[in-house]
Order: sequence, then C-alpha cells, then structure tokens
Amino acid sequence: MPSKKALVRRPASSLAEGLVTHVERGEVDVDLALRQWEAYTDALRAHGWETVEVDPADDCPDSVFVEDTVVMFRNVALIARSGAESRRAETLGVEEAVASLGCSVNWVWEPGTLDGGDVLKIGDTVYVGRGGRTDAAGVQQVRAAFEPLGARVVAVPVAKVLHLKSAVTALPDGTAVGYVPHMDAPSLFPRFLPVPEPSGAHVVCLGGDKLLMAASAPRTAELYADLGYEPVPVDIGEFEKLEGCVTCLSVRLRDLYA
Ligand SMILES: NC(=O)NCCC[C@H](N)C(=O)O
Repeated sequence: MPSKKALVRRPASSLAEGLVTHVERGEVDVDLALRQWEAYTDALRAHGWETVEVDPADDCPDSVFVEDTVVMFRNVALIARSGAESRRAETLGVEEAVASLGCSVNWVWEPGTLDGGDVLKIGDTVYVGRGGRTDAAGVQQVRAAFEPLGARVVAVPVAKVLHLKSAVTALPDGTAVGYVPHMDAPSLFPRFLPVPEPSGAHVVCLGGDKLLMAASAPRTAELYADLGYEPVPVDIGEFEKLEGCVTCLSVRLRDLYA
C-alpha cells in the first residue's frame, strides 16, 4: 500500500533573511509565516498525510523550503546539493530524516548542483530544470540515480524563474499545468494546460481530486474546479515573498517500504 508521509520543516527564526533572486525583497513577518506554515501542515494532515518534521535549522533561513533538499523516486532519496551555497547546510537534518524512514539514500556530488524544486515527476518521467540552481552535472546525476530504477529523465531549460516547479507542476492525471510567460520550453510537456496566474501553476496532489494550492491564484482555482478538481487553498503569502510556493514546503513520500 502506498505510504502517505510528508516531510516538512518548521520555519527558521532567520526566515526573513531568505534568498530572493527574481523578485524584489519584501518584509517577511516571521510570526505570520509560522501561522501560515501551521495551516499548511494542518491541510496536509486533514487530507490523510502524516507529517514528519525534520529538525529545525534556525541558522538556515531557507530551510522551510524542504523540497529543495531531497528528491524521491520510489524509496530512493537523492540528497541535493544546492546551486545556492548558503543553502547547502540544510541537507544534514534531511539526510537523517529520510534514512530513519528507511529510504535508500544517494547524494548529488560536487561539482554537480541540484535543487529539488527543479525536479518534476509525472509518472516515471522525471523532468529536471537546468537553470540557476541546477547545472548540467546535476541533471546527469539525476539520470544516473533514477534511470536504473525505471525513470526517464527529460532536461528542461529554466531561465525565467527560480526553479522548474516555479513555473510548472502537474495534475493527478499527469497533465502538466504551467504559467507560460514563466516557461522556456512548454512544448516539452506532451499534455499541457496553461493557467492564468503564476502561482496557479503550483499544485500539490493531496489524493483523489484534491489539489493543495496557493490562495493567491483564485482564477486558476476556478479553472481546476471547473475541470472536476477540488482546490484546497492555503495562504502562503509570507513564503511567496521569498519565491516559495506550495510544493516547496513539503516532500511527499509515497513509496516507502515499511
Ligand atoms: N522549490 C522552491 O520553490 N523553493 C523555493 C526556495 C526559495 C528560497 N528563498 C530560495 O531562493 O532558495
């Protein structure tokens, strides 16, 4: 039976110093961010996900964006090596967490770089964004780690946004959903639905027809509802100021052995 666990990591007290690359820095309210994070994790639990907290890392401002530190394929965890040097120390607690859940653990090795936000899985196809955080060696290491397990890795150029998944994710039926002005190569996705808002392109499939998504994309929520999905909106405004989105606040573990 598939597992329904999700790694999450409490926001660091230093959250307000998180990186910004493609947006202007806005003031982050850390208390509000904590309340938004709690509501986000409540939404996961309300839909049957057991949340597993990685130990907090107060000296790593971006550590709440746990998705960037590890990529799962089946029960194999590939520990990332961020293209942002200031984020590299985040992986320590994550290694411990995935190992204690019984995952087989691999690492992206120097000089390769990879952020988990650049990896989008649709079935056995693993799209890897090659952009500001993930380099060619990182893409190659994803191939080496996952293709022997049956994955097909497709490299996708990413120049306009932080990560591949800043611009495109996927619905439960495998349709890619993306905000075209932020994409470099939409034609790489064989089944593709354009959405009208940047944050509408970010969905976390909660199970069945439920889609966790940002409250900042009401028109896209209407589009999904009209297609028979049930949007579950959460306000993650403080994380959006740091280029975060709903996907980056958790890592779902759906194929654990135990
Ligand atoms: N996967 C993601 O979308 N991660 C967001 C990371 C935001 C963080 N401030 C960063 O620049 O690394």
